[in-house]
Amino acid sequence: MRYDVVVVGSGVAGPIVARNVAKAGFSVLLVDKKPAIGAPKQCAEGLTINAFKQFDIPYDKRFINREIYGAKIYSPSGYTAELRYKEVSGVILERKVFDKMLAYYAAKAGAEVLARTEVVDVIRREGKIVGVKAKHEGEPMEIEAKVIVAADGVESTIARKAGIDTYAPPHEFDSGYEYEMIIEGFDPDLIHLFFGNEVAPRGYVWVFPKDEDRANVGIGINSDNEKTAKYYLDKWLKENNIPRNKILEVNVGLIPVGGFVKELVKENVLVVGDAARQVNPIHGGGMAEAMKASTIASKWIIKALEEENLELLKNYKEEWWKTEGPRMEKLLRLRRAMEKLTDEDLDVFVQLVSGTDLEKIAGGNYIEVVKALMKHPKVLMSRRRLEILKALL
Ligand SMILES: Cc1cc2nc3c(=O)[nH]c(=O)nc-3n(C[C@H](O)[C@H](O)[C@H](O)COP(=O)(O)OP(=O)(O)OC[C@H]3O[C@@H](n4cnc5c(N)ncnc54)[C@H](O)[C@@H]3O)c2cc1C
Repeated sequence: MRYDVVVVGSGVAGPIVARNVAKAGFSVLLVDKKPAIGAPKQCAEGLTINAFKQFDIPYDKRFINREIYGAKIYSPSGYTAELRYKEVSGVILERKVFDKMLAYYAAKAGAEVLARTEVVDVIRREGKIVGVKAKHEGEPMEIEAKVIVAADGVESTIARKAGIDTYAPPHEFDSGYEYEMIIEGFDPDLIHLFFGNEVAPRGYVWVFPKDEDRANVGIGINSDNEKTAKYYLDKWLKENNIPRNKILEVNVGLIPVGGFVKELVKENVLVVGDAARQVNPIHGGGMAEAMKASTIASKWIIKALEEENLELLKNYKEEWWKTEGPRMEKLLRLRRAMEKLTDEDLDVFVQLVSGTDLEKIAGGNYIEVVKALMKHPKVLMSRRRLEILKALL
């Protein structure tokens, strides 16, 4: 089998690359090891509304569970800050359908798609990578391609096999644990985020409504914590008198929140999405970031194939680091600052920030918010809080 491009992994990043490259007229094979693309999900399924237009994805009710109008955050002592829009600001997807439909769009654009196909290694010939070795329904197969895209998620092996340094220590990952369950008493038009060092060390508990009374209820904590994410999630449910007896799904997964792969391209191999740890370090959302990276990667793959010059692939790395890198590095700095906050600090900051401030913080435009906070007496009185904020300017 020979293609212009082979894409390993059909989550969010992979099908976007496959669709874009196929649309430009090149031959693409998109493979995924799952027997059913999209299942099981490892996600809270929250996606900003802007993604549909930005990445040319149909707003198809088949994969939209619920439209969301904002967010509410809760401090350890129960102070809240709310951001509520008049218009839909995001959606809670059904990822099992969404991922499959993304693969379908790629197939409709001309890509070939093979589920239950696990890539196990790269093929090298005379020192060059010329394709990948895979197992399709247990049978070995060799796929030759001019360009190889590693879109194989957080546990990515393909980029490493190609010689790209993707290593990060366990501390740089959050451990995620989630129930899709029946839950009542939360405004189903908002996502709900609970912070606190006893609630979710380094992370937060989320309630992402999929229905009036059904939600993804999950947690992310530092993966090197001595206790498990499940321990903290069950504790939170118990403390909030939420019965744990109507659980429809259990999902587990790692979230790479501690920094990004530097070398995004090596010769003819590109790494995108979670495999490159391109995740928003503040909230751990990776779908929109995966789509951004895939869009940039596909642009340079198409140019490289059109001009028959694989050197152009390097521009994916240049462009991502130029356009997305600075924002992501800023968010990473903010994350590291947030890790130093005590429960008392969290109480103070949640009382002081508005919903609009929250939006700026999540997007990386936090300088004005930080400057305003630094003038507040509750911050001025604490040298530590001031130091934490000052380091962000
Ligand atoms: C608990 C949890 C909650 C989350 N909540 C959100 C959220 O609400 N919003 C958000 O934006 N992000 C969220 N994320 C992050 C989000 O899920 C990821 O950032 C996103 O899925 C990344 O897309 P991707 O295509 O890079 O990787 P993935 O979606 O992980 O896709 C990788 C694909 O590669 C396949 N694969 C792996 N290895 C091979 C191989 N060797 N051969 C063939 N196929 C292979 C896998 O089967 C998989 O389908 C969450 C993550 C977790 C763990």
